[in-house]
Parts: sequence; structure tokens; C-alpha cells
Amino acid sequence: MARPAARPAKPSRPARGPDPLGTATRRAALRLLDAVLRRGEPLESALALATRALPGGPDRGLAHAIAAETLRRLPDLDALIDSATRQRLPDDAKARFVLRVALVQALALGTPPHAAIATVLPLVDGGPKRLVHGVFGTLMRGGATLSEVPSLLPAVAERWRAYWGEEAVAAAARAIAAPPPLDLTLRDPGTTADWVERLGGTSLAPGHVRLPAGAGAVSELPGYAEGAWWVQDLAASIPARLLATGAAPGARALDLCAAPGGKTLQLAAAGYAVTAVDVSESRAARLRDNRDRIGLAYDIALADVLDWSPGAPAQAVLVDAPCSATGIFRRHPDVLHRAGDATIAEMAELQTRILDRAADWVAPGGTLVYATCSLEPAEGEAQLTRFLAARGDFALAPPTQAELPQGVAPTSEGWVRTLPGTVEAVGGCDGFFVARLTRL
Ligand SMILES: C[S@@+](CC[C@H](N)C(=O)[O-])C[C@H]1O[C@@H](n2cnc3c(N)ncnc32)[C@H](O)[C@@H]1O
Repeated sequence: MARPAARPAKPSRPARGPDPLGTATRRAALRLLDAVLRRGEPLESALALATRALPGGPDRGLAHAIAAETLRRLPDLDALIDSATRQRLPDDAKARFVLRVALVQALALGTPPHAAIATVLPLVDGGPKRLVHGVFGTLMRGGATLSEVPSLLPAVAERWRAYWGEEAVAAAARAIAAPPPLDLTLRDPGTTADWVERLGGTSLAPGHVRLPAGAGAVSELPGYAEGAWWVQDLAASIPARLLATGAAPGARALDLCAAPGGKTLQLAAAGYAVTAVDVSESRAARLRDNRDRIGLAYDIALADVLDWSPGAPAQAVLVDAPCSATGIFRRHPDVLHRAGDATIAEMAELQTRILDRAADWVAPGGTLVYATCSLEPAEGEAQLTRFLAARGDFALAPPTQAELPQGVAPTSEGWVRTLPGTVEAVGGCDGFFVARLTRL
């Protein structure tokens, strides 16, 4: 029998030497972009693995900043790249990724152009180095700039234009450009004026303090160590505000989908005996950490709401449902790249299952609040319309103006919808849908 011919040895890839100074950070930024854009992972979840080779916090922070700013500016960066290449680079070409990272540094992050390109060129080793160098050089010599207000991704702009109109799309683009303020929720709303003064902030509601962007490290701010407040966007504070009204001390509240626990803390501070349920172990750990730091009491159940059930119905039930999270795009620009029609439909289906199950745990005369940090009506308005049509034993309990922050009003339907233009003149807020219902 003839022996099979020996296979020619594969040329082995030369081992990669150590990265030149600064390149390891850009390599990590590239890995983050790859995780978000090619694999659909959340930027924050990809961070630990992508940056594990970096020596410390500042390098990790820079890798994160490069990736986040690239995601904010992606349509404009790509338009520049396309304007300088004869043949369009495929969306997933390494050269395009590397050019995005070089350009965002030079045009948005203040890195000198020679450093921006020198630190990324080793990333295309064995690839089209000359092309990358050439495109970058052409754009720099031609005085390329990025517009002050970034362009929204076309698919997102089209979706939101259809739902919310042109002005909301323009406000969303402006919101991407401006770093959002820091919102704090106070453990004791009665101390609002004191904390506004101590922290040098402003307030749009009892128990709320707003500090300008860049207020410094959160853990260094007065009141952090003593647990006087926690970080929570103004819009995110609305769902629990609607349950705090008329809370009977010691009444039972279920906070389903609770971690990291901003709303759990509000409910506990309002006097409820809260059970906080979440399926994620790592996120539930933050429920514990926050409880320890703030010094409020609540029970934590690590469980899937679709399997779990409470021993008895509760006076208050909060469903802050998992969602596409497109309403938090200012702090998490990756959501806009990851949440397409399929994700939105998948999340809406999960929300339906959670909401329908949770509704049965509301005691007669009790209150149910349903909320999502999404700008997609399928996860808000349509979800509630469906629920109300199916459940004659629930009725909307519209919020009063006094229950809502300044600048936020209930809609004519009787729920709350915050949009990119909401309170824009004083720093804006996340996009949320919130509805309160009473069980008859
Ligand atoms: C929007 S976040 C909650 C934010 C939280 N309410 C707060 O204010 O800090 C949604 C949460 O739902 C949790 N989750 C998703 N599916 C779940 C399920 N089937 N059962 C329980 N929790 C779930 C996720 O782990 C996530 O922490």
C-alpha cells in the first residue's frame, strides 16, 4: 500500500514580540470593538478579558475610552475612511477597525496624529499596513475633522424617527456628543437641600442631586462612604418613585429583575419590606454590596423570575424588565450597535412572560409598576397596551405631576415616556418607559 505523501510543513507564524509602547492599549481597544461589533457582546462585559494584559487602571481606562468613543462616532469615522479609499473596505476588515481606532484618537481624543498612527500600525502586521498608513495620511493632510454632533447609526435614526420624530433623533445625536451629568438618589429625600449644597449640585426632584459631568471619582465624593446616596439616572429613579407614594411602612414589595439595586434601595428607603430577585449571580453580588454600603435592609433571592414564586402576594410589585437598553445609549454607546429588530423582539417576548407572571403576585388593591430603559415602543407602550387588553383586573394609575421630576410629565395615555430631548437643557436623562397599574 502506498504511503500517503507527507504533508508539506505549514509555515509557522512568527511569534509576536512585545508590543511597542502604547500599542497594547490599542490592541485591547480593538478587541473591545471586535467583541461588540462582531460578536454582539456588551462593552462592559468584554472589558475584563480584552484588557487583562494591560498593567493598570489608566491603560484599561484608555482602551475603554477609545472603544466607547469609536462606537459613538462610528458612522462618521466610516464615512471619512470611505472618502479616502478607492475600493470600499469591508465592514469587518481589520484595516477598517484599525483606521477607526487611529482616527478617533487623532480627531476626538486629542492624541497627536503621529502617535495615533504609530501605536496602531503594529496591529496590522502582515496586513495592509501601507493602505492604513496611506488612508490615515490622506485624511490628516486633507484636514479631516469630525462634526461636533455625531451622526446616529442610520438604522437607529430611521427607527426612532418613525416613533418619536425628527427632533428626538436630533436630540439623541446631541446627547451622544455631551457627556451626561452624574445623578444621585438620596437615602433620605428630606435632606435634598443639604446635599445639593454640600455637593454643589442641582435638584430636579426630592431625593435627587445632579452634578455636572466630570465631577470626579464617585467614591471620593462627600456622602459616598457614609452611604447617603447612590448613583442612579434621573429617569431610572421614576419607577420606584411611583411606588413610594403612599407606601405603608413594612408593606411587602417584590423587586423583580432587581440588580444592581438602585430601585431596591429606593423601595427599602420608602419603608417597604423588599424581596429583590435577580437571576445573575455577578449582578446579585452588587445588590449585596449596595445593601452593605447604604445600610438598608432587604432580602435577596438569586433566582429566575420565570421559575421562582413568592410565598404570598405583595402590595407592591416592580418589574424593571430586562430589555434592549437602547435608552441608556449615552453611557453605553454599544447598545445601539447590538440591539436590532431581532433583539428587540426577543426581549419583548421575555418581558411579556415576566410581566404576565409577576401580575399574579400583586395583591388585590396593590400596585404594579412596569418599566424598561428602552426607546423601543415594543418594549414599553405596545407591551402595556397588550397587557391591559388581556388583564381586565388591572387599571392604569397615572402619576401626578408632583410624583415626577421637574420637566417630566405623564403622557395623555397615563404613563411616562422619557426621550432623548427630555430635560435636555439641564443635562438630559435616559430613555425610559414607566407605567403604574392598580390591581382591582
Ligand atoms: C434593567 S436590569 C435591572 C436594573 C435594576 N432594577 C436597578 O434598578 O438597578 C434587568 C435585570 O434583570 C435581570 N434578569 C434578566 N432576566 C431575568 C429573569 N428571568 N429572572 C430574574 N432576573 C432577570 C438581569 O440580570 C438584570 O440585572
